[in-house]
Amino acid sequence: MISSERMAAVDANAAALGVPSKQLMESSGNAVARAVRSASDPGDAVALVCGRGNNGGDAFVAARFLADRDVTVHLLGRPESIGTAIARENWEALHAAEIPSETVADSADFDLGSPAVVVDAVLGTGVSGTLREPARTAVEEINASGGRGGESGGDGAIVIAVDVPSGVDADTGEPTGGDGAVAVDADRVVTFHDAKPGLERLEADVTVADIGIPAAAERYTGPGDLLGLGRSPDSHKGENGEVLVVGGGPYTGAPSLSARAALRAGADLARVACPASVADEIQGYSADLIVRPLPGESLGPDHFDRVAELAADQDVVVIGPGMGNAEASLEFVRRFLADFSGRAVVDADALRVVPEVETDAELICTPHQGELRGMGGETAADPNERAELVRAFAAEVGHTLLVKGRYDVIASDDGETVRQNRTGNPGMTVGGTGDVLAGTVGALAAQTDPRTAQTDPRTTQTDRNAARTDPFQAAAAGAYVNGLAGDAAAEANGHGLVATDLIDRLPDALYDE
Ligand SMILES: NC(=O)C1=CN([C@@H]2O[C@H](COP(=O)(O)OP(=O)(O)OC[C@H]3O[C@@H](n4cnc5c(N)ncnc54)[C@H](O)[C@@H]3O)[C@@H](O)[C@H]2O)[C@@H](O)CC1
Ligand SMILES: [K+]
Repeated sequence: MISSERMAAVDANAAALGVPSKQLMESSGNAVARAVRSASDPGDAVALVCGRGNNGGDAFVAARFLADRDVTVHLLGRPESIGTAIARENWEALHAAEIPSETVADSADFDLGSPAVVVDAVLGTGVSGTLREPARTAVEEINASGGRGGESGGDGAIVIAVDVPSGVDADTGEPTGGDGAVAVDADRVVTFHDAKPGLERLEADVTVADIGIPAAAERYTGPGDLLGLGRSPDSHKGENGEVLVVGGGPYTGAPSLSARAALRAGADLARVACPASVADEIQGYSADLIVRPLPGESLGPDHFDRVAELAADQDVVVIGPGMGNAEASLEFVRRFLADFSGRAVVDADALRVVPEVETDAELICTPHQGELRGMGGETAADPNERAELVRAFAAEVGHTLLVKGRYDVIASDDGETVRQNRTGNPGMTVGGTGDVLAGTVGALAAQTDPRTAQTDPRTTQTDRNAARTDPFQAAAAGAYVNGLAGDAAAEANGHGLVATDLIDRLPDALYDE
């Protein structure tokens, strides 16, 4: 089962793996033609009703595979306004092949005739809102032509929908125009790659066609995992997230790297709460950070009130970098997490405390293999076996996990979703790259999800967490871009790369795909 959003991501990942959308469209069109053939006889009239997006494009391809049927392609709108290059190329190929086609400039002129099969390729997953003309009339004509919803009471044409009946939301099965709005009532649906939750709720007979998307496009992170992380062009300071790094004491580099990575990964503000003994040093590394000194030389339970107060207005807290493993510092982390209900990235020595603590917080834990074992998790040499162990352990602890390794493994807090990341290189075993990753994930998890940004004022912490990027997506995207930045750094510096090299390359990795 796959959502439309994930489908778009997998499509982009497939393209990055050398299987571009045009190739997938060829397979989709072929699958639609197979369904048409099984529903008709040679010589039968087949009407393909096509919109100007890729859903229509699938049907342009299908027409080429139906040489022994009496095919007519109806394009809704002008050919010049076909929206994508691959659909346009397939429209042109149709002409070159002399396949009969007509363009429907005015919906009033739309005449389907009385074909044996109608292919509904008006709209696929790209639909939003109430159907506009000429799509609306076309959908009504399709419904009137036959099928269960047809005026002829089922004796008319067989209606085969491409990917999803036009006007239906593939995620919910509801009309995109709202309750009772017009949408195609299909007899059959040929959907691609995987089942869609909304299609299960329809009466139509749904088949899933394998269109050759490699399994790796789902198993591994890719550029598709960055979709939906875009910053809104009209956002103002604070909207792209404020991150508080809590750490330092025995070490000064780690919290500084995390905080600077958070800024490069798009956070508007990065603060560091650290022992006063190292505050000047951490500030000295960078003018971009806001440093909040806490009395003493290492984190301890006395700092709880102050840190809880600082954390209250943050989008994400990154806790652990460079704090060391003194018992008092671990006790501080226990108290902090037990009380916290926001969102936190937990790294380094703070990780071992996680399995002991009952918390309402949403945690993203970023252990390496050794730290995972320290938390009570298991690991394995085989990447797929490791992925399975991490998935099960994430469900057990109830938090998102990002386990670092040659292949990173990311698992959702319910253990339902697991993904691997294979960007990165052996040069990244140098100290500090994990701190960069924690800061990067913190920044991505601090962003407001553009899809929920318009919701009502969010008053509770739970509402605020829900309005942000999904923690699993933030972790998967963070692992992917951290590895890309590391690969760019290795290109420049070979195995001599250092963690600060990654930080400067994060913006390119994130935004210049
Ligand atoms: N892996 C994939 O994602 C693949 C997708 N393919 C096909 O591509 C489809 C998605 O293509 P697109 O993203 O181009 O989108 P669609 O072809 O579904 O729709 C986009 C078009 O619909 C118009 N539109 C949107 N809402 C409308 C409304 N309410 N009334 C009237 N017009 C409206 C848009 O202006 C745009 O022209 C899938 O459903 C599938 O059929 C296949 O080609 C193969 C691979
Ligand atoms: K359709």
